[in-house]
Amino acid sequence: MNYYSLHHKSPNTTFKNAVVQGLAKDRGIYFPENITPLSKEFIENIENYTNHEIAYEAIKQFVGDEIPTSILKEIIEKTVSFDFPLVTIDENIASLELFHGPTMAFKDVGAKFMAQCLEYFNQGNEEEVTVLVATSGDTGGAVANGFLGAKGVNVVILYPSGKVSDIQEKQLTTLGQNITALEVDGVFDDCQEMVKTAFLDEEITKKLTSANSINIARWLPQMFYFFFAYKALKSKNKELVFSVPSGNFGNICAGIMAQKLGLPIKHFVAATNVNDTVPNFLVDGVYTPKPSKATISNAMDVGNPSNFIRIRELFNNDLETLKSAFSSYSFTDDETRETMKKIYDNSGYVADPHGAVGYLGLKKYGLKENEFGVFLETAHPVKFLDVVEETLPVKVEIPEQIQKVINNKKVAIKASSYKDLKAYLMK
Ligand SMILES: N[C@@H](CCOP(=O)(O)O)C(=O)O
Repeated sequence: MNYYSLHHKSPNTTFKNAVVQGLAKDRGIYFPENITPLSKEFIENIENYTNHEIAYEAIKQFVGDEIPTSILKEIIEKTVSFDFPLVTIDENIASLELFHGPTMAFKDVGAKFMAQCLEYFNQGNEEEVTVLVATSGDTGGAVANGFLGAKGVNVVILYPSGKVSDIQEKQLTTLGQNITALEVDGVFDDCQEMVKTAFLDEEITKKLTSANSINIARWLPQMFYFFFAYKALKSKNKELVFSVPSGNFGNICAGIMAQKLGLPIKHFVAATNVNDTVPNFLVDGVYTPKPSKATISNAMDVGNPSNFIRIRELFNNDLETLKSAFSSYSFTDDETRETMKKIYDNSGYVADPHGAVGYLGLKKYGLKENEFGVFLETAHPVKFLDVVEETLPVKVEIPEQIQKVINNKKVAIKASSYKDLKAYLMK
């Protein structure tokens, strides 16, 4: 499979090159040349397949013959190694919990998949690869964990100082080995911009790639969740509406890819916090990125979502077509807290702030009688311990995955501008 840059000024390239480069030379993100729907028979009989088989069917055309089948299957087995349960919230809504992996956020799947692809492509190569990643909270920990000890790979994580939760910070600053954290005086968009600038800087001779969802190997495996949820809910015979808490819009974009592959999904809701660039775009058709604002759902504090350009491409850059299958609404922190309380009072379910925004998205959309709504629980409530315990009358137990890092010592290098990142990379 070949990929083209969405800035259309770089040559098309292979899966391997797109993974190894992360971003095209023209600063565009990569997009597959073709998307071939899976067979109707496969979709209609999906309940007869294991999650590993489903993931393989979903991803194989995007990898092509660049990774042998047996190795791709092994990569999938190591990636899809935990559960993705659906928890009923009320008669027509369920929470799809994506947080049962090693860092308790949905990013674990893409991070592990990409780390293994990169290790495969890097075999026998003397030159080390530096993976740059910007995080507003969850990507950093997942990438640190997924790439820890990967041969020939060094990871540099940029995160906005004071704008990630304490547990998220521990996850990305305490592992050591081939993982380095840079604590940036700025917001997530500054971190993302610094990463993109480094790619174009010809003075940096290190081989760079990205482990944000701009990288196709981080982005595409996120399709799997939608297939797994469909398999679990198929017997309900209802039309599915997914509400995805959205920051960099990679997850919802992967859901739309799953729909393009033939998964019968009725509608997508991109639920955001007050970082409302996309909801505003749907109203007036003008895309105006803004500096991100800090909220209690910090992993979504993104003012210029990298993947929205892919979503527009999936709808042929036509606003009306996009609006027929996709809505986007924004919610304040007060609304988020109120909703956490409401969900808890009505069902006893402890939603994290991101999940609560997802739930609000379904409510605002207004499910019709024959529809069933799924909101994605993108991270475990423990990752937002203070907010959850301040808002709900609960004491959150600290799971084993978090116990492992919680008392470790933070090690981070301060960075106030691109100059500091460059100096670090040129060392
Ligand atoms: N929500 C993210 C921001 C980066 O998103 P990504 O999916 O492109 O890595 C985070 O938690 O860091």
